Amino acid sequence: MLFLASLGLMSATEFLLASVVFCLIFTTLNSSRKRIPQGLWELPGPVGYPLIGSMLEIGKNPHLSLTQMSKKYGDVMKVRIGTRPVLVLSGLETIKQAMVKQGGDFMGRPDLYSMRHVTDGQSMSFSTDSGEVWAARRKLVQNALKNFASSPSPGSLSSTLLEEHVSQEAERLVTKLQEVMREQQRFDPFRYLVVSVANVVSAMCFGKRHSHDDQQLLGIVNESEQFVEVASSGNLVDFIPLLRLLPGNSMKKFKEFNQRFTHFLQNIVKDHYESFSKDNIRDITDSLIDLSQEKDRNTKIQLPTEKIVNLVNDIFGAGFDTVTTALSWCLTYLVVYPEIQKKIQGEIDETIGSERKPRLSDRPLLPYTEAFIQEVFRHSSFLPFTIPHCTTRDTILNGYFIPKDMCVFVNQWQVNHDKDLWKDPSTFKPERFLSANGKEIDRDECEKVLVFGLGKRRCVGETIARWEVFLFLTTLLQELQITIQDGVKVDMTPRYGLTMKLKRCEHFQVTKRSPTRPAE
Ligand code: HEM
Repeated sequence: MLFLASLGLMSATEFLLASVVFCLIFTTLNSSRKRIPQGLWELPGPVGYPLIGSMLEIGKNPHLSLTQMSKKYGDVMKVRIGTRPVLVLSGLETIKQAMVKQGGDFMGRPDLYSMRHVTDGQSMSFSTDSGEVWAARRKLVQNALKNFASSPSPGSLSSTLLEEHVSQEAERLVTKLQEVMREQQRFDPFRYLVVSVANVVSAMCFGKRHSHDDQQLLGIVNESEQFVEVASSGNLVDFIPLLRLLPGNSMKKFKEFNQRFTHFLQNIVKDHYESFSKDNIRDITDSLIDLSQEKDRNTKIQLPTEKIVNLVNDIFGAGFDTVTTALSWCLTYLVVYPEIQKKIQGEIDETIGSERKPRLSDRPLLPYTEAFIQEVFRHSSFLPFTIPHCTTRDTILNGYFIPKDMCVFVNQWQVNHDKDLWKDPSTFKPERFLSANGKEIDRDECEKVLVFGLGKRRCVGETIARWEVFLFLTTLLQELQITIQDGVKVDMTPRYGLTMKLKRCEHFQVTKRSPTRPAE
């Protein structure tokens, strides 16, 4: 301001007035700060600028800048974004302490502008509710996933319903990619993976699948970037209200995406209501409708109908984008490291051969493949932060006082690249997850990877997600060689978001492979 005044861009009166406003804002902010109880420390962190806080230092890649800042300020740090203080947690032990041992204190979700638009503010995963209603809804989601994914698949060779759905979709994907190769000689993997993965979750939720050319489904699932960019930790629109007024911001697309997504699912739910029969529960939507109609449900808490039925939005939404992103990263690492692809294929050929399809029960027999998937999760850290949390009461962490309702970012990327936990964290090396003899998975090392969150809000779809990634990957690699067109360099720089994606690349290719002979 002094600079503007000295340039003559601001009169002395305007300068004085602006200074008074700044002082007033600072005094108000200071006086509204909670007193720190004796014996506890105040949270450390950068001071930041008035009104914008540390927005400039945080920049476009908060997972990287906040990791850097945590080296200076520690695992429990406070940064201001706009005028709002945010607690940033790093370090595996600190995060375990907060999310698991003090889980109740850190299980809330903050009231963020963007989150109010997800499922009209009714989302189980994103809304501010973390009390009895949230707990009852989370239980319903867990039961629904158990019944329609993990339960045995009657009349089929598959062990579970999920195995059956994924095996079928993966086979169709193999056929589709070969067809696309014949017609176009190259393809963008995200475009096809997203439909296959959405079909798996659609089979569980709605008992139906869609073709790879279904424009309505494509219009939704192919544009999930519009969701994950805005629903990320540190989106400035959530912290600086003025930015919501700027034309052309991604918030408009986000709102439209949410409306289209809700509308798409509402139509399917409406069809389900019309054909619903209590004696024939076809899928998750039917089972949720059934639960919502049970008057004498033997539960502690009665949930309104819409709070039960719209849980299908949480399941479908969480179920397609995350797994598609995971698989896209897997395919990209496979073309960047062809020798790793060869090793996985060797393991598949030796253990499964080519006469039968991969099954879930093969997982323990394919340790290198498992180690590869785990390394993709760690190295890409494509979910760099969990969904934002907030404190549910005043609490203490590592000797620091943390007030109630404080927004909390959990930096998973930092844990997965922490030099204290990993040797050469920036090197992509699946072997780090194998035992010394290379024949088993090292469970302790796997436990250190943070990608599904921890504690009370830990991902409810983790088992399903791990199954899906394993089965899709092994089915594709059993049958196909995946490469990138000659001369094309893959850009591995992710685009920051709730899930981080790679730039779309239309230069992937596949060829049908003949299995290698097992080593004598
Ligand atoms: C590789 C795939 C996946 C990853 C990396 C992943 C990761 C995560 C993470 C980090 C969270 C937030 C945890 C927190 O806030 O502390 C979460 C929440 C959630 N996930 Fe997943 N997820 C995946 C797949 C799935 C699938 C397949 C489903 C369901 C079919 C699912 C359902 C959910 C739900 C409902 C929540 C919200 C839980 C709550 O707020 O209580 N996820 N997931």
